[in-house]
Amino acid sequence: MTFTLDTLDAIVAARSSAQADESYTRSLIEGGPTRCAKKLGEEGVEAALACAGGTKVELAAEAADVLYHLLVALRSRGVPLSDVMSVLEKRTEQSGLAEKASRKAK
Ligand SMILES: N=c1c2ncn([C@@H]3O[C@H](COP(=O)(O)OP(=O)(O)OP(=O)(O)O)[C@@H](O)[C@H]3O)c2ncn1[C@@H]1O[C@H](COP(=O)(O)O)[C@@H](O)[C@H]1O
Repeated sequence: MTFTLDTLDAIVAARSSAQADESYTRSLIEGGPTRCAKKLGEEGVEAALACAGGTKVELAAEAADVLYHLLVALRSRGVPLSDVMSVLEKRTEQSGLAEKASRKAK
């Protein structure tokens, strides 16, 4: 079976209702959106540093941390992954450059 973001999101959903002392995911969710946001920010910075100067292996590992912590952060605020995918799908209707230009014109 292919491992996808949906697969990881299902794991995060299941672990969100585990015991906090048995699950890192649950301990983050119990800490609330602020705790989740702090971890997401830390991992984002670590991924950016790996992109700028780390090895490809380090970048892949840091990117994995970002995706996991992003899914936990979304869950902490009750935002489904499908909402994020809908936003991305809508954006395929035009190029990123065209979207940027339309905002500057406003
Ligand atoms: N994919 C992940 C995943 N990616 C990263 N991490 C954790 O995210 C943390 C980030 O790294 P840090 O160096 O910041 O860790 P840290 O300093 O120990 O973290 P803090 O004490 O600051 O929270 C590490 O503890 C990683 O283990 C993850 N933890 C869990 N998962 C998935 O979630 C599943 C359920 O995990 P539990 O909820 O723990 O059962 C696992 O089987 C995995 O599939």
